[in-house]
Amino acid sequence: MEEMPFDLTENEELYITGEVLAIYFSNPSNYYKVILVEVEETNSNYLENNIVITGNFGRIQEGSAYEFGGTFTNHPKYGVQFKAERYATSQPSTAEAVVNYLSSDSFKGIGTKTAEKIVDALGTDCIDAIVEDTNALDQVPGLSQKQKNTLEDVLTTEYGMQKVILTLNKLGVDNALAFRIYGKYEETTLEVIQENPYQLIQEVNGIGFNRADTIADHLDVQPDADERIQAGILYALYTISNDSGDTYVMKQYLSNRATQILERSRPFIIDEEFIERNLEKLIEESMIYEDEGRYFLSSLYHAEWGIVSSLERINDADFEKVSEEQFEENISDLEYELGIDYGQSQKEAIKQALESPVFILTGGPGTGKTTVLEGIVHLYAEMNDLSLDPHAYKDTGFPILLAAPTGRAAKRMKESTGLPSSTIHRLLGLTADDEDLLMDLGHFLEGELLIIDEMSMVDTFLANQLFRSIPHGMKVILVGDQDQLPSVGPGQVFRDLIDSGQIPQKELVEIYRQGDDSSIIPLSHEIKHNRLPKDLMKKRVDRNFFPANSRNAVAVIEKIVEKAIEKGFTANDIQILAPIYRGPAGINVLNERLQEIFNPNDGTRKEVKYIDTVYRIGDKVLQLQNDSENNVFNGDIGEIVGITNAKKSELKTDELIVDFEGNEVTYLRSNWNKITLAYCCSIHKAQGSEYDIVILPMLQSYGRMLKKDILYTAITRASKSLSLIGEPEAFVRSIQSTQNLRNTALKERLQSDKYKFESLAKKTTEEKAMKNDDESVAKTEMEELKTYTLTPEMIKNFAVDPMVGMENIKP
Ligand SMILES: Nc1ncnc2c1ncn2[C@@H]1O[C@H](COP(=O)(O)OP(=O)(O)OP(=O)(O)O)[C@@H](O)[C@H]1O
Repeated sequence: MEEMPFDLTENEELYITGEVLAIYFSNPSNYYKVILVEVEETNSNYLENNIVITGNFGRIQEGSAYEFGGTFTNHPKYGVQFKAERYATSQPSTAEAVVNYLSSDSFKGIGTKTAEKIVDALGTDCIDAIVEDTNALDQVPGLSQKQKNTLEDVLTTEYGMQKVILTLNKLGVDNALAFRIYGKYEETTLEVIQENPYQLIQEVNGIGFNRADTIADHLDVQPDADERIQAGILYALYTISNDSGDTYVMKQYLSNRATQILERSRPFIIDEEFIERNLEKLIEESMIYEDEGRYFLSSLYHAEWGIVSSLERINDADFEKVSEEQFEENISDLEYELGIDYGQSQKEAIKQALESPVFILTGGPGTGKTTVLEGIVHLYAEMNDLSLDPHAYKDTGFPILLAAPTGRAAKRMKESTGLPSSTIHRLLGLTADDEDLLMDLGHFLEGELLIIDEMSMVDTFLANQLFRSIPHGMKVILVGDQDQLPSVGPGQVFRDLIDSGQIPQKELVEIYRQGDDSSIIPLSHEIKHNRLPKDLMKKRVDRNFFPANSRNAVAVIEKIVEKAIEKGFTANDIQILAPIYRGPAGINVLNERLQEIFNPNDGTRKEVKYIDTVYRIGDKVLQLQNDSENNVFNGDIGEIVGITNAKKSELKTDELIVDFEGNEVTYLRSNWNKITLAYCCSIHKAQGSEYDIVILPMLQSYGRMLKKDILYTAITRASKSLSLIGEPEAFVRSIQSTQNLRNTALKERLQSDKYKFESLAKKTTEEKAMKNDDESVAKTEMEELKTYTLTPEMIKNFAVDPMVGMENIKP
């Protein structure tokens, strides 16, 4: 181990000055560089001639001299290095040196004579004067515009950036963040910050209210300044909407949260009257909308109304009524072709869909949504003389558009219908960065029939973007399961569309998937109706229950997985799902432990560390964001197939290569936050996907995540086998949970007089009666289950064979 150079006088900053001999590595996205410097002077006891210095630097030139302030580090591989926190260019100080510098190769078109003129006119401090104000060059006689431009460009890039970074440092911003801010605003950075530092919250990733407020504090923005109070209110509204999914917030709640945010950031009591007054101002400036005591972010307010007006446009089209006889004839032919008999509800759904501009098809798993869609597509094609062969459309696009919110859901749609399908983002041409924006894409989709699956996952922003892209005359079918979790982003669009009663819709309730002893679908329907079957804890052909608590759940899961691997199953067949990340049986711990079982470190595979996670060749990973450019989407699962160390990478940064079913995507280290290990993934992230084998722990310690919609969504992800792990009480608690409906105004907007739809939606009284009946049954059975206890014998049985339920599945 090399000895670390140390500082002789405590508290004194260590510095090194010297000429840059080489730039080993430079990352353009965050200005991080690794450079070799010839040491000229230092206050440390470092004795070598050269040193490697790392840090975020603007334009560094080989051959130029700089001063670096920072600390020494001992890199395990590369030995002693200097980590610079700050740096400054050693500016030439004598008139001669300045002339030499300005007439150097860096300044094309400036010779010694011109350089001398500049020094004569502006003095030896001319560089500072020009960086401060480029108009200073006007005082130099006889400079051409071109020469002025060269001087301005080179000097501001070379010194301007340093000045900005130094100023940001003084405002309490560390280097990494300072470079991110500079990357956004470049030379206008200081102006922007002077004008309103709170602007950074919305515009620069990674800046929340507290950081912006620290900058503002350094700039002497008073704690009761209007701009500060307004930023606090907007931040409160934004965070509440994003965390809760509500599209509006009531005044008192908003006011309390804003006060809390403002008072926590700086010790200053915020008078309620300040909040009141500034809230009014934000409303006047249309940053916030008020409607009957409810407060909306302007983006959400416009998005909800946008959905309503788009739907009105779409709904204003006429589709011919299909005569009863004609329909019966067509459907009989189709039934013959497909070899099935459509049920009465299914037929009604198909007919209504053909006659309505917008139609909602909903139902739990196995109720025939895909089968009904097939009917709609076939009959629509027949009635409109369209070929269903995509190859028949050479010059025009395929007129039937299929899309879903996630890549995996889109893929399943393609597999089940045999027709091309894509993610909604791809269909609309949205990139990840556009997601939050309320932008006008300026073009309509081309096609005749649009089908969106997994509609429950679509949030208010995306729904608005989607609907505004649908032209008048295009038929729209929205398909989903309203009992699943609502979207991750704000709103509950699918539920609101259904509950408004303004859009033609059909709920399929009869379960058609049958013929074997499958019990997963019946279980999900029981849960949907707030019931647990009495055989919840019994072995079934396709499911099993293993009692466990927070302390031993992970061990039970490990055992099941080990057995499954022995039988030849792989990580691709098995998905562990859990509702929370932290805690002894949370996703993080499960991933760490399961990685050691599925993909252990056997010494042959390359691995890298990222924060607390080790990534290894062969690891199963999950994509966390939409990335249209690389064609990977939130929820996609891939495998790590390559790890390139910075030294060998062209961009001189560590790289991971992930294979998403044939699509290989490279992630630079700075993008590793876009993926995570996926042996266990969150139930929210699993929405829109199905897996052969699902292992689901449900524990009392999951606390407020024990919700019916979470349990229901998890269970409906399993297509062949389901292993339930945990405490029966946790299951009871989940189905007893009250559903927190989100606060949204969409339903009411849809029902408002201004936008009255001609409602075709009529739920049969029969369906309603069935629901009421279900609810009373639910109560008695729940009481029974609450008294249902485990006998020692039952527990022994469970422990026998963890592979029960997997017998019929082949790897
Ligand atoms: N009328 C019917 N007669 C016979 N079988 C049917 C009928 N309707 C659907 N099925 C069958 O029931 C099963 C489930 O149907 P389908 O896949 O359409 O349901 P789904 O609601 O899309 O299910 P999931 O949401 O689970 O994908 C399929 O095997 C399908 O062939």
